[in-house]
Amino acid sequence: MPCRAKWIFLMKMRTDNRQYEGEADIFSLDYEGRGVARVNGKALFIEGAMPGERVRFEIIRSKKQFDEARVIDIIRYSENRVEPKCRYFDTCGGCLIQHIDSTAQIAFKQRIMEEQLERIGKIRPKQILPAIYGTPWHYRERARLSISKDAGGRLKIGFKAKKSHEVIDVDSCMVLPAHISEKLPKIKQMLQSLIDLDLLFIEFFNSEKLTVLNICSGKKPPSQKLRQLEKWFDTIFGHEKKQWQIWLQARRQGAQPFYPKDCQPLGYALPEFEVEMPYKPGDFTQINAGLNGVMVGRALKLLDIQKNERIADLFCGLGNFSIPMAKSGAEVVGIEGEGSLVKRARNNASANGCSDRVSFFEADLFETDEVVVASWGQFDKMLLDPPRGGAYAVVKSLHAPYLPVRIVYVSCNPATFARDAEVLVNKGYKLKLAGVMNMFAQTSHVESIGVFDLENSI
Ligand SMILES: C[S@@+](CC[C@H](N)C(=O)[O-])C[C@H]1O[C@@H](n2cnc3c(N)ncnc32)[C@H](O)[C@@H]1O
Ligand code: SF4
Repeated sequence: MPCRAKWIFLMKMRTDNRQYEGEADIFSLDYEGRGVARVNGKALFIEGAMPGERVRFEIIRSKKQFDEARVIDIIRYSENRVEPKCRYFDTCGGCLIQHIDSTAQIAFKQRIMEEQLERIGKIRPKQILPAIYGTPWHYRERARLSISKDAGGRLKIGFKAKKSHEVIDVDSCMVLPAHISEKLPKIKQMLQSLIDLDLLFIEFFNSEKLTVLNICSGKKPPSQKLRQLEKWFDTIFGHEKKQWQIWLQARRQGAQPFYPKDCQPLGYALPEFEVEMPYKPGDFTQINAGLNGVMVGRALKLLDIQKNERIADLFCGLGNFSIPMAKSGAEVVGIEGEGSLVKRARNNASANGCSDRVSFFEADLFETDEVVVASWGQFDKMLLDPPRGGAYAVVKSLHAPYLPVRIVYVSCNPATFARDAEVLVNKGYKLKLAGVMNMFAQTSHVESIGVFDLENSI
């Protein structure tokens, strides 16, 4: 069905119980991938609408500051609207913006970053960096798929529905690597025989030489089920079986390798720095391995590392940035809240022959204060790569004489990035460069990078 006809058909199906209808011009996209409009002075977030379009909408929720709505008809189409490629897009919450052309997605994400910086941080970067992006499909090297049962006891495996906990049962997924997507129906058949083990979720971890399927269940599989699972494995993976491995995980416990035992370890490479990073299922790794290499390269270039500079890598995980920094001649201190990642980072530094230049410590960086900052000593430069909550405690506690001359901030949430940027600017930093990295194509996630230079410390 052509794009326009399909929209009208879908919208007609959704028009029961309308509360209020109107028309609006969409001027922007919000962080949930909804079109943003203003009607009678009030902000309106419209599901399914995109910038440049005029749509007829119906209100689904009305709040004091804003209304939420969905499209019931598109009056003027954007030239950036495309037919969603995945047949589950209308219901699956894994992707929110497949209806927007991949190149336009990047431009919209850049606009979101700039808007948040301006609105929350009251800052404009001096210069916008060209966006980093990779292949828009089959890029997800790590994914967790939920499991539930339908009324007839048949397994459902997939991501959660949009704005709901319902599991959308899928037989393919266009953001997973193709060899994983095509095995989903057979994996589902195999798991159907384990249904009485109270299956919770499955995960995939993909690397160049190995793909791990981790199965998490509420009950421990009895030995007869384990034997059955081994047989299934040989049937499903056939001649590819050297590339696959099953891990098993009990509720609230770590995953353990199950079958076959003798496999290459999971790992990713950063060829520009001659670095190999082994990891295990459950470790934090960047989801888009291809773009990760480009991001690390860009971050290090922006840090402009000079030999023997002392550099902090905060929220360092398994050393994704710290180890390339050490290999580039810096003296690096990596700090991370997850003890298992700190251990992995130390092992990875030894494996890459740079443990004399990098040390790793475990600490809760959300508890950073001025005393903690002083205990770290002076750093020439700093890399921040926090989770969605940002690095507020760290930036708030930085003070002279412990202010690095340059901070490179990698962010997965433009709102906390903007909030923290304002704190840094108030401490005498200038946001010299900022740009987006489309790590999560088809989703509304905005990953950004910013360079802050100390101009006048106060
Ligand atoms: C976006 S990841 C970045 C990891 C690493 N830089 C990388 O590129 O793989 C954020 C990291 O922050 C860590 N983290 C989360 N909360 C933390 C906290 N309160 N204190 C320290 N580290 C924390 C997570 O364990 C995770 O490794
Ligand atoms: S996450 Fe996968 S199944 Fe869901 S909409 Fe995206 S491509 Fe389709």
